This record gives sequence, structure tokens and C-alpha cells, in this order.
Amino acid sequence: MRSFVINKPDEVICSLLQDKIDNLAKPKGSLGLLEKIAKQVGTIQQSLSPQLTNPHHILFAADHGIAESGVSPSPKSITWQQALNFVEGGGGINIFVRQNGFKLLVVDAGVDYDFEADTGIIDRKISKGTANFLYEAAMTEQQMEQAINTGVELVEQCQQAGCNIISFGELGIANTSPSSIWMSYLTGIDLKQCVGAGSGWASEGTLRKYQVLQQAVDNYQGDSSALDIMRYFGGYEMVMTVGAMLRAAELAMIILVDGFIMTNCILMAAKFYPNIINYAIFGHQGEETGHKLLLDYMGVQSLLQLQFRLGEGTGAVCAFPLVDSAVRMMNEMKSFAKAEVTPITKC
Ligand SMILES: O=C(O)c1ccc[n+]([C@@H]2O[C@H](COP(=O)([O-])O)[C@@H](O)[C@H]2O)c1
Ligand SMILES: Cc1cc2nc[nH]c2cc1C
Repeated sequence: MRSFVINKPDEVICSLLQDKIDNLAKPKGSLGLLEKIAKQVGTIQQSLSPQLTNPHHILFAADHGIAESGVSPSPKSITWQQALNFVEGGGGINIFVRQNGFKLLVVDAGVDYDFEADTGIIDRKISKGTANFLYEAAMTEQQMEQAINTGVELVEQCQQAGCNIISFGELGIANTSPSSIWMSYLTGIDLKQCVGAGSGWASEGTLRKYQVLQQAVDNYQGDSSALDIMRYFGGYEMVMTVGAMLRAAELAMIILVDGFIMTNCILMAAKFYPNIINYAIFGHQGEETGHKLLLDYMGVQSLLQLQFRLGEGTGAVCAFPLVDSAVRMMNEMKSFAKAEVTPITKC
């Protein structure tokens, strides 16, 4: 994989940010998590007056060979059908990107379908779905490189368009399966605890899914390195996201993280470059079994808990107004002195 330079943001500014926050006309700490977000954004941007500019949402779509082994309750055709729905504006994510002023990019990372040329879907198809990792590696090293580099290229386009806050979403029938395997390998948590209902299994279906995935893990004969796990089990949309997240952090952009699949992508990225976590804001803790365990493992807290399990980036984009509020607090709220309010001196 190409290399990235991801530095921890300089923390010298932290005490100045804290002073500014503590001098706003409110009891210290009374805006809770928003204060934490304001400090994080100010540190990333090295500014006491941070700004959010031109938010973009990249939604990567791809198919998975493992779908043919019955791990998802949803028909595989939903991937291409729903991708078209997104460019026509009719998906769940479309509501939230419109509501919050995001530019949406829908990317074909590897959908098993021939889209017509003029749909509005960005064509970065690597192949028509991955191979079935129950029997063989999902992708070749070359395909993995191509996915990483495509994620990089697309984030650069967003940054050149003036974007400094970016969210990522995904669409891919069966992609909770590779996500569960990534999670288990990367965290050491037992696979069973990482496997959930996905797009809607009841308990029996989830058990069958787990058995297939356990068989895939038993069949695997690689070296168990993060790089090999990413390639052997990954989806194109997931690997593209890893590349995209790494480049976004390298460019000091704020990364909004969505649900189970996207959290696994940032976990994978963090295995290569741990400093990436400093650039991430976790939007939403979802319903998929394993998501809370994963957030706990990473020692992070999401802004929202709305019982979503849709993916697409919905939980990330829904959290944007809170990040906006944190930034507005820094820029619009008056200090005790400016507001001519008596400061609190007792503790
Ligand atoms: O992001 C999540 O937390 C999430 C949880 C469950 C399902 N999904 C979505 O549902 C699809 C994967 O579910 P499945 O059952 O096909 O593996 C995929 O298109 C995801 O966008 C997403
Ligand atoms: C309908 C549907 C919409 C989705 N959006 C993301 N994943 C999805 C899975 C299904 C099944």
C-alpha cells in the first residue's frame, strides 16, 4: 500500500482553545460533548475560530462474492438498484445530505451491474464484485492498491473543491460479513460477538451467517496481518473508504464516521496509521451487533444513538448539525467579558 503522512495535530493550541471555551458566558463544561468537539475541530484546524467549509459525502457502492453463500437476507440486486436511487435523490442518505448542505458523490467501486454512462454514478468499478472469500481471496493485491488509490483521488477532488469536513458512506449487499471478520481479526473479539443481523436477519439467519463466516475464517491460510485481512476479506467499497479516510486525515480534514461498516474501515486505517483517530468524529452508534463493542474497543463515543442500521452514511451526516453547533459556539457565543456577565469564580 502507498504510504501516508498522518501527524497528530499540534496540541499546543489546546490550552488556548480550552481558555476560550471556559470564558464563554456559561458554566464551565456545561455544553458537554460539544465543547470536546469544538476543541477537537480547533486542534485539527489549529484555529481558535474554526470553520466548516463545503461538506462532501462520498458513498462507495460494491458487491461481494460472499453474498452467493447466503449471508444476507437481501437480494444482491439491491446494490445496483439502490445506487441508482441515490443519484435520483430517493434514498435515506439523500434526505440528510440535502438537509445539511452536503455535496453527494455516489461511486461505483465494484457493483455487479453495467450502469449506463449518464446516470451520475461516478465510475470507478474495479471489477463486478469481489470473489467469494469462503474459497479464495476477495481481491488481488493490485485491486486493493487500485481501491486505496481511488479513495485518495476522490478525497483530493473534494478538498480541491474547498471541503474541509467529509463523511463517508457505503452500500453493498453482504458487506456486514467482511466487516465482522475485519472486526474480529483486528480487535481479537470472538467472531460470534461480531456477527449480527445485518440488513435484517432474525436469530436463525444470523446463526447461519456466523457459521459461514467461521468456515471462511477456518479456510483462510494467510498471515493474518491487517493488510492481508483487508485484501482477503474486504469489499472494494470498504478498501476505497480506507484509502479515502487516510488521505482525508493526511489533508487534515475532519472525518465523520458512520455505522458498523464505516467504523471497521477507520479501525483498519488506524491499524496502519493510529493518528487518524484524531481527525475522526463518530456520528452514530448503530444497532448492528458489534458496533458498540467496536466503539468501546476504540475508546470512542458517538454523538448520536438513534437505533439506525441503514448505513449509507446516514448516521454520520445526521451528526453534522452538532459539529456545526460546536463551531458556532466558538465563533458566535460571547465571553463573560464581552457579554458583560459576571464570571463565576467559586468552584
Ligand atoms: O452501517 C451499518 O451499521 C449497517 C448495518 C446493517 C446494514 N447496513 C447496510 O445493509 C447492507 C449490509 O447488510 P447485509 O445484511 O447485506 O450484510 C449494506 O448495504 C449496508 O449499507 C449497514
Ligand atoms: C433496501 C436497502 C437499502 C440499503 N441501503 C444501504 N443498505 C441497504 C440495504 C437494503 C436492503
